[in-house]
Amino acid sequence: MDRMEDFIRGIPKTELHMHLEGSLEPELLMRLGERNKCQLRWKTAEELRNAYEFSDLQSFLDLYYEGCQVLVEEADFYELARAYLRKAHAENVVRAEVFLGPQSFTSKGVDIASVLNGTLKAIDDAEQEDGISCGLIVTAQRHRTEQDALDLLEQVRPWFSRILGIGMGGAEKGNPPSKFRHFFRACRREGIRITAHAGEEGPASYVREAVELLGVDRVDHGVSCLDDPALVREMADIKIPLTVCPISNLRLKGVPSLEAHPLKKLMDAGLHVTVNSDDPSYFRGYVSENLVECQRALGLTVEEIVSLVRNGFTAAFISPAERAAALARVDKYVSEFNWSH
Ligand SMILES: Nc1ncnc2[nH]cnc12
Ligand SMILES: [Zn+2]
Repeated sequence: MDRMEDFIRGIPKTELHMHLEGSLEPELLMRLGERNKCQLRWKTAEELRNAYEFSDLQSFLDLYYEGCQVLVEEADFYELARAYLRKAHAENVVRAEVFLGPQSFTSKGVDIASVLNGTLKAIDDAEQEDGISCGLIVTAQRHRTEQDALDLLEQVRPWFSRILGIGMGGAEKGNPPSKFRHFFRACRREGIRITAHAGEEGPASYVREAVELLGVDRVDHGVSCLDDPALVREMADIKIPLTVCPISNLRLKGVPSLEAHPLKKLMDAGLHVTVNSDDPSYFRGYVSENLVECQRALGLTVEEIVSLVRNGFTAAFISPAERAAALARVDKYVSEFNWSH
């Protein structure tokens, strides 16, 4: 490991765009599949890992939803979230805001209480045992109807006090943010923070809808906004954060190489950019790998890395006191890091 990699792995950081289902490592998937007597297409974890080759978002989502079938009992959701938070703690993520989409499970008869209680218990235990701070963002699936999303909102109502926000993921093309305007208005009325995936495979107009029509607090991905310079200026002015996931974009063929990734263009346009992992197991990269590989491919400076990391804390849904403490921790780390070893 070179010193830059040490620096990136060690810096206190956030993860603001990570689907818990996408952190399901093949070994755990196979073990849960056996425990729940699921009929799986793969015999070994290695065989499954070899299937992680994608041509676009949909080809990934097909496999990702197939993997979700092994998550059935409360204990399964607990294990999934606890395993992720152990990994995150080991790479010095001190604040994680993680997505989970209950409709993948409830549509197959899994009880919403099992999904949420298992996940929330893991979040509590991780905070107690490792000191990692974590919040849960419940996501609606955009290939389903707006009424399905509204039903989800009612289902999770008993957990409102434990839910950090509501988001939206899934197949983007043909499912614009405007399809869910009543849903997001309902979330807002409840005082819930909102995010939406937009501009991953979809056009800049979807990012505009997420920002102007839904009024999201953060845009997940958002990279296609670069096709609309007026929108970029507006987003820079209002300092709306983007949770960019470079290795995800590479694996889903949004970019031909990390060298061609628009991360620096987004930063240079004055946007509030953060770097995240999306589905770290399927894309073979947690947040540190995303930062390390972007640093190498794009020649990011130490100052640029620190700026991305600081942006994560500024964009996080945390109190001003927590933010100030986290940023002070980052600054201390940066000033004390020994580059010569
Ligand atoms: N990259 C992604 N885009 C949209 N929905 C997702 N759900 C999990 N990963 C996703
Ligand atoms: Zn995502």
